Amino acid sequence: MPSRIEDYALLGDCETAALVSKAGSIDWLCWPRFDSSACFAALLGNDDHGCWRIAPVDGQFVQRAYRPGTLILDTEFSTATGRVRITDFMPLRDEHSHLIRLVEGLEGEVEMELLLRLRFDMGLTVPWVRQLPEADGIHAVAGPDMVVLRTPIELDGVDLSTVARFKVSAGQVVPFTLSYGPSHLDVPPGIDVNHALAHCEQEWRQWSDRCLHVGPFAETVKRSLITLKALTYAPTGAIIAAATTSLPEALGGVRNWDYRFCWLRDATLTVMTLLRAGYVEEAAAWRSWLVRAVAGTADQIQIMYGIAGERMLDEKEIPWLPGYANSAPVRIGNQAATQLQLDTYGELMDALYQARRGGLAADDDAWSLQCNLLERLERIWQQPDEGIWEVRGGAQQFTSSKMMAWVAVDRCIKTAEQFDMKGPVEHWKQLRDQMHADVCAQGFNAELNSFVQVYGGDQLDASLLGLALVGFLPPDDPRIIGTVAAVEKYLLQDGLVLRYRTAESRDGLPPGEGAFLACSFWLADNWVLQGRMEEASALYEHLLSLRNDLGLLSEEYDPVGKQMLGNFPQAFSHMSIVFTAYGLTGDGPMVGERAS
Ligand SMILES: OC[C@H]1O[C@H](O[C@H]2O[C@H](CO)[C@@H](O)[C@H](O)[C@H]2O)[C@H](O)[C@@H](O)[C@@H]1O
Repeated sequence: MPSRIEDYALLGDCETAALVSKAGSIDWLCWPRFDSSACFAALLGNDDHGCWRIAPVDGQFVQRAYRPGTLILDTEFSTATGRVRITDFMPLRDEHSHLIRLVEGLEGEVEMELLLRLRFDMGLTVPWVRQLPEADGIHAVAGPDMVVLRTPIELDGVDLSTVARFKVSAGQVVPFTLSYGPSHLDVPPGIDVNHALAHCEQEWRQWSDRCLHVGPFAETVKRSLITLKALTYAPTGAIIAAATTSLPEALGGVRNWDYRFCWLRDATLTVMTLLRAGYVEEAAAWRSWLVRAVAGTADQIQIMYGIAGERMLDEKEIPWLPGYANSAPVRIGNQAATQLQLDTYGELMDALYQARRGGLAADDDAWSLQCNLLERLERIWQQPDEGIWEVRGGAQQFTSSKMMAWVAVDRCIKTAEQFDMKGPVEHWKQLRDQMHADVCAQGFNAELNSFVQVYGGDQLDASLLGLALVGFLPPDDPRIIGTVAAVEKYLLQDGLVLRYRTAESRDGLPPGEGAFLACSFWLADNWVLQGRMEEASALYEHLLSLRNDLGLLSEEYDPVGKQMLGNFPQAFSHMSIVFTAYGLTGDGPMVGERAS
């Protein structure tokens, strides 16, 4: 049985990620890439689907923390006979990928046990395990994958698993290095763990120290930025939506999706967040990734890609995994890749515009891409689409999709005018006016005094909180005041904002899910724009209180069961933490900038 979602910590090397629980168990690791098959998939089943546990025989979790400014985790346990610390980290990748665990005696003597159950292919395949030639560990192979465990401790093979028992005394450190390599190549060489630790610490600190000042929220923001950086695939610059697949949006439900891909929406918002915090290099890498990923005809643009720009992300179910808390099916791949989501154009153009404003050197390829995309958008913007929430019940005329189409045109006009780029600006201005008038005429419900989810509809949708944030209408426009009030009335539940009422909207799935956390941050952002600072601060503090002990947030939260839901950690939630902090500190609020 896996732990609660909030009991996991994130480890990573900017190419893949692992989740380790408070019980010392690594229950999730896809190797060698974020989107590879997991070799530890206990998160979506049980120990038999793969895990690596190191913990005291009769011990208790005491505390854990990341070393400041890093992704290096220290977890402390105590027993009747002493105390021990496990330091878990993944060195930023060189030629090979390593996951290192250092067991250090702090007090007395502690008896420890190790269980290593490698199951390649998402918990399915039992590898062939042999001793390393120098008898300093084991070597596991199945199909294309090879994993090597090196340690001075004696290992035994029992019931298709590797086990060990050992004692650590105060001052003693016992190292374990798990390394990945393709099975057709030589065994990855061992590494100097002390050097790897020092180097890893230094690299993370140097990166996180560059973060621009955010006053009282400096540590909060830094932790979210580190999380966003850890969700970045360094070789290509892509940014994944979350480190996991199929953590459920309702326990026992079917809303279980694979987030280990690069959504243009999530990634562009993450890039804007990183830019706001001063990380221009990451924005440049993402822009290059983007231009490569969408290269070709504008008609074939997708709303998401694989981390190297792959387009075929076919969704399939994994029947041998029972799912987190029996939430089946477990899915890999994501059919949303084939959907039409018009908002993506707006997010993309906004990010490219903000990148220029943030000092990123002009890129001709990016501008010609933007012009081509705008031509396509002009042809299709009146079509129904699947919208920001990627509904599976058929395309509809979503108001927020049209609003973001307006953003796309608006940002291209601004780019042309402010950066002297060539384009049919006068024509674009007419198109922008046409879109604005269309949204105001068809997306506003006078009876509710609010914009509504779909044209002519009567349901609320949290994506409408974007209207003021993107500058579609000023925050003090009566229609915006009315919409924010309606969201408060119809979508606020137990202090958190729902994205929409699943029972009353047509999303093609059985009703019921947690509160999608980014939406509550958007409400706080609107309150900031309306000058309701006390309410905004209170909501922000409440949202921060939902993070786990390490500052991590998943996609959704169940305020009744008081637990995290959905994929973890999620970029959307973490970028929202950063955005709102900048707004609240009044330190050049990003939302204000976006509204300019
Ligand atoms: O709930 C239905 C949809 O859920 C996922 O989409 C959500 O996550 C995306 C990535 O963070 C985000 O971009 C989107 O706005 C969210 O609604 C899932 O990926 C979809 O396949 C699914 O239909």
